Amino acid sequence: MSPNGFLGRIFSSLHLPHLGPNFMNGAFMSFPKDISCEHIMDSLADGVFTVDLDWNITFFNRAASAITGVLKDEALGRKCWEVFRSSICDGACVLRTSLEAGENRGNRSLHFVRADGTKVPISISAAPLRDRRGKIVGGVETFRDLSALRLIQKKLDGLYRIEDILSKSPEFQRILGILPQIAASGSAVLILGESGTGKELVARAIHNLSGRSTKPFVAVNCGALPENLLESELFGHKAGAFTDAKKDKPGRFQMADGGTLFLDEIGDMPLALQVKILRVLQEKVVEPLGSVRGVAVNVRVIAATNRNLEEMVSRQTFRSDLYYRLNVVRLVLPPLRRRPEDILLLAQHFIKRQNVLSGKDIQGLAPEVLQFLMRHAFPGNVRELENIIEYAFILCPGGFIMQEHLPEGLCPFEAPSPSPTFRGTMDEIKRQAAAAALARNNGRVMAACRELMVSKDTLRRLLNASQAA
Ligand SMILES: Nc1ncnc2c1ncn2[C@@H]1O[C@H](COP(=O)(O)OP(=O)(O)OP(=O)(O)O)[C@@H](O)[C@H]1O
Repeated sequence: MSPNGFLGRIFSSLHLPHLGPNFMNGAFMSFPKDISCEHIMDSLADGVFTVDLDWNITFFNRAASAITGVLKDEALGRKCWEVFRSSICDGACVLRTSLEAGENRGNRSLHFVRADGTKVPISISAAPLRDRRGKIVGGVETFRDLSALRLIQKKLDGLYRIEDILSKSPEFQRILGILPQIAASGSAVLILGESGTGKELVARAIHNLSGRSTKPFVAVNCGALPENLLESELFGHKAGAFTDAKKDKPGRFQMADGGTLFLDEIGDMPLALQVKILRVLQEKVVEPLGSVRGVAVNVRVIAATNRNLEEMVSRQTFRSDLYYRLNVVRLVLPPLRRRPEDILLLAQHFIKRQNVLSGKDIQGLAPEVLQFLMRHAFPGNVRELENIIEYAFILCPGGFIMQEHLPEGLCPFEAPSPSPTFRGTMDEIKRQAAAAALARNNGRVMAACRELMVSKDTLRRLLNASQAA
């Protein structure tokens, strides 16, 4: 295909600042003949597609396929709204307004629905596509996947919603399924689970699903402060209550008024403070240190711990009355080693986020790294996986994360028995089946290939199928 042909005209319509000024200023025109424009289009990180004047898709690059989940051959010839199902297809279509005005339109943020049903936030730009005589013959749209950027934004803002909690495990899915009812109930919630299993994430999701979502979510780590500081942190103090109390300071209960107070590591709460917490929960009044007057508070408490509270109650290191007060709704989050189907899903999610943060373009895990991670015990659960990926990004220059990019000292454990219930699109189910076969075979690639009756290349492709998307 000549650079001056159809694809060349797409290039000249595109807004591609990241390719540098020289790209469009002649460098493109002196393009080596043996490099196809299609190849360049396919190397772009942004999705690019074109339509004719009847809105039939006439070009669809590789990134467009990866972002939408629709193969090029399936997209070509279809109406653009059938492929995109975006929030503005019914009305304010950016491509349509661009064609009607005969001008470029840029950087609108919206979302579209992927083939597998997930909503993807994107920013789009559109331009008319003209023939050599300048007549409009169609339109070109470029779009960028903003999901990783949004993830970072959410992490910074702590604005986690239920759809940000990723899991394919039936056990975790069941918990996610009942979160809306739990949120609506307003009851106290006790979240149990090992460190790093997502207890705070779930607490935030409950808050954001509840009628309290416009009010504060305040988190306190009860294990991080000595008793006297924790007391003043929770209940506040009046000026002069103790030597360093120079002025009045509201406690976390007051700061969370109308919203949710998340008491993390509640099992580490000293006994003397447990009784005070119980009083606040019963009377809905806090008494700041040094004050003789109580302050009314309306707070929903969500508590979490990785300790065995029942055992603590029987040893009398945790008050039974507080335990029963908190244990109205009880959620137990499974450790990562009991949900191996989540390892790849979460790893891809963290890789996506790190790619944005680091500016790198890491495509995924090498199959042997996935095998290794499938056999790792993950005592630190999801947080540990997150840290492993962050570490690997320091050493991995690009391409796939290899064994040598992993931190030292990770120990494999006995293979978990993977969940027999696979869910998702056909591609995902195939990937889960491939990952499960690897786990069953203790990471031995050839044994997994024999079991699945596929070649080594096919296994590699199956494992990486959704990493490319
Ligand atoms: N299912 C999940 N999907 C996406 N991210 C997750 C998931 N579970 C945990 N994470 C991420 O893992 C990290 C640890 O999660 P979180 O802090 O909620 O765990 P925790 O159980 O409260 O840990 P701790 O007991 O140590 O306080 C966070 O960065 C969180 O965003």
